[in-house]
Amino acid sequence: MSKPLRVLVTGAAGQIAYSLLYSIAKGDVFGPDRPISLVLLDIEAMMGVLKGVVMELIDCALPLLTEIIPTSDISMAFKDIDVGVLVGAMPRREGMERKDLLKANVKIFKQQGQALDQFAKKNVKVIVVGNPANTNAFICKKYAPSIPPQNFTCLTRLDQNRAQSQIAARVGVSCQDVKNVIIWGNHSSTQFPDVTHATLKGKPVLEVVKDDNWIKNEFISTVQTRGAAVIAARKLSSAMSAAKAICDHLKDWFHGTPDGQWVSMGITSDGSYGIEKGLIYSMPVKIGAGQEYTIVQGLSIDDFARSKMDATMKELIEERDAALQTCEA
Ligand SMILES: NC(=O)C1=CN([C@@H]2O[C@H](COP(=O)(O)OP(=O)(O)OC[C@H]3O[C@@H](n4cnc5c(N)ncnc54)[C@H](O)[C@@H]3O)[C@@H](O)[C@H]2O)C=CC1
Ligand SMILES: O=C([O-])CC(=O)C(=O)O
Repeated sequence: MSKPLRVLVTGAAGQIAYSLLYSIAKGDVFGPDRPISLVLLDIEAMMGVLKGVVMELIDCALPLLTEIIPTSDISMAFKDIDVGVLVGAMPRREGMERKDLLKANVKIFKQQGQALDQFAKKNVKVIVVGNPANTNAFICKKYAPSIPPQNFTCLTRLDQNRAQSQIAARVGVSCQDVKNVIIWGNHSSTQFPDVTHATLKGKPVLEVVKDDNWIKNEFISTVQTRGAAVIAARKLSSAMSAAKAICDHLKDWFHGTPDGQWVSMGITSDGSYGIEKGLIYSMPVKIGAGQEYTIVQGLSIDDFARSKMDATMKELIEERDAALQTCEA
């Protein structure tokens, strides 16, 4: 057996974590041969609830779970971690946009960026989930200058999964038959779910669906507003599907993407596709066995796509500037 992977989950007493921790601890994400040392961070007031989560993890009797460390101490939580799953943050309620959470949440990610810089391994891999996820990841990266920018990502896989499932349902096939959907930009209602390069059982999705109007209107807006629709129905934001998407994101990052396929992650823009450098922008990436991802290059971008990609970039620039102002105040 290899050395345990030290995995931190923040917001560990919350909803998403409750759906997530079992999959991580069971070996579904990092592999059946990788022992896990699980560090669980939440705020002091949630330590009682977290105690119950720890009891349940123990009661799951999971052979790979070698250690569980519940804590509200940020320096202890980030010490020597290999992976940081940064979920802990306030969720939005009905009627809010995710960027309305910026003021409440961004300082958490400034503090956690500083903790990553000070205490984590320098090759730590970070996925930011707490909203607004792209901008929180940007701030986290900014305050952890000793860690390579490419190690900071944010979750847009839930949007990809939603898009894939909408296409599959429209045509009546399994979601695994739909490949290479792209989510461009912000995890917000300006994101651009793009099926121009996607395939369904090897054929272009656009040729199979044969309904440009549906793709450009209903499909895009359903994916863009799915989070809000779940909140309206459940009175709580997505948790089960978010946890599944976090697992998909991390599994692919650690084990690679299959040949000819790509996935979307919020990553630091290198200027590809005219996206401002340094923003955390969701893009299609291929991941090799060495856990390094590369942006898929050379995809054709028509005028419709360009305007959508620019609109979501503009929102990210505004969020970034507001976040910097809050953090520097
Ligand atoms: N990027 C994405 O695709 C998605 C993002 N989200 C976001 O994930 C976040 C968490 O959602 P839920 O688990 O449903 O919320 P929740 O309210 O059930 O749990 C959040 C937990 O974080 C804890 N927390 C707050 N501040 C903290 C801090 N400074 N350090 C550590 N823990 C802290 C809270 O005490 C709570 O236990 C929200 O911001 C939500 O909007 C939710 C779904 C999808
Ligand atoms: O919509 C929300 O606030 C939660 C979320 O990010 C999602 O479900 O995609």
